[in-house]
Amino acid sequence: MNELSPEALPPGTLVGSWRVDACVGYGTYGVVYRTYWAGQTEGPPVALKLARHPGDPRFDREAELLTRVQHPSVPRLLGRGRWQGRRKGSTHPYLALEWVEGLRLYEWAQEHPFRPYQPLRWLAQVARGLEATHACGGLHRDVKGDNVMVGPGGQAFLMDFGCGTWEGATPLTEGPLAPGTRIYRSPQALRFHWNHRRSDGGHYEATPADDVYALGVMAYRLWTGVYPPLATDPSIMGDDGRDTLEVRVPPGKLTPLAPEVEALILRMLSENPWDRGSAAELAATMEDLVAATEATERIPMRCPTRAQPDAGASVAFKRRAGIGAVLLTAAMGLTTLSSDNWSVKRLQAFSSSMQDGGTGGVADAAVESALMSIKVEEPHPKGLSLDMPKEPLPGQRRPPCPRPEISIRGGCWIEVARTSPPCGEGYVWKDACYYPVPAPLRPNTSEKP
Ligand SMILES: Nc1ncnc2c1ncn2[C@@H]1O[C@H](COP(=O)(O)OP(=O)(O)OP(=O)(O)O)[C@@H](O)[C@H]1O
Repeated sequence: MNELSPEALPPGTLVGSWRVDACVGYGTYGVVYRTYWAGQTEGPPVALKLARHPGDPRFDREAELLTRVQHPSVPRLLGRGRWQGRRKGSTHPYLALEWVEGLRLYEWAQEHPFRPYQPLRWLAQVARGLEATHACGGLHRDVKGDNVMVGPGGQAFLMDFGCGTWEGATPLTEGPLAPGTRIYRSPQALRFHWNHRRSDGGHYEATPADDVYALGVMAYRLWTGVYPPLATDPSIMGDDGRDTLEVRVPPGKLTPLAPEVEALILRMLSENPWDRGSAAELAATMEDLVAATEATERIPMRCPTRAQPDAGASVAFKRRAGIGAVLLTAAMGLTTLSSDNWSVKRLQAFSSSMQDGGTGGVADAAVESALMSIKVEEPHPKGLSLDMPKEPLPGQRRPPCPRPEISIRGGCWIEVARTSPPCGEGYVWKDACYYPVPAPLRPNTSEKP
């Protein structure tokens, strides 16, 4: 019997035909090792993704999907099998995948100087990978910056089909939404979740338009440095009757952008799924823009004098002053920048909201945010509910409250999904339970040199 843990295989361990070299990353359900074909001293590495839990059906699902999707922007499935785990009879499925040397998308953009059209090229490559996925009836369902890797040659890969599915596949998870990452969820998915938050039935059927929406979130984040606000139903209101929907700022207001690029981002983020366009259409538009931009790049370039940001300019704006400016000028044929000198390394990550949230359901994320504690002064007997206070609690976030929070009596609250009174630690309002949302910490307003 094998006594090794799937999370800690030592170098030299043989898994099927692959010999472990090193662990390179952990996902929610799997551990990824760099491995080599056993018996070979040379040759490219292979990414071996081993399930943390015995018999995890997600791995079969991912393998099935990858055998259907064959595209240069999607790592190839080279093999699959089962590794004998610790307990007798328990086997852990694994996938052997084409090795992708590189960095995750946002990290790559921060670390490397790149040509002005490069982000469009990456997005086009990801869109082509999505096109191939959708063409075989598949869905990725977790398109996000953390699942795109960019190789040294500038080739982008759409990774991690672990949340994916295809037409007719049996759902593996219960609950209104399949696994995914909250900030990338489409308006229709979030609306479905909201409408089914109190019922146990109903499962949202994702479509290619959900993947396209997520691609739009990724594009918005890539150019502006921030995520667009969570897409949710504007009809959800607090007690003040105010629509607390955080308004999405057009990306061109956050960073200089060519009108064509801004239109493209907004198209992918359209409220109506039909207005977003297919992955194939979007890829074609992006490729056309790349071609046009490459043509303008042949104009001789020189370095600009970088203007100092206004003392009063917002931190967010300062942070964004790189990539978009480069792209705008290039795409509009006004380029005077030497893009070789540019790196968005200067654009420092400034809040946790800039990171991709972990893969999880909307409810998970909501509860997670609510669990950040606010000191509740009043004692409360177990099993009873607390009455909604007349005023916000000390340290509670004040409106406007980003969705899915709502404003009640001057504070921001988050509903505990599928719970009705008694609320225990929560507060009751209109026959539902709420947690107060803590005020965000003030961002550090000084930039690193
Ligand atoms: N084909 C690959 N080539 C090289 N490295 C890879 C490959 N696939 C995954 N990795 C590395 O392993 C890490 C974990 O990947 P994995 O797909 O299991 O999970 P994840 O995307 O981080 O998390 P989750 O599945 O929970 O969303 C990645 O972040 C990446 O660094």
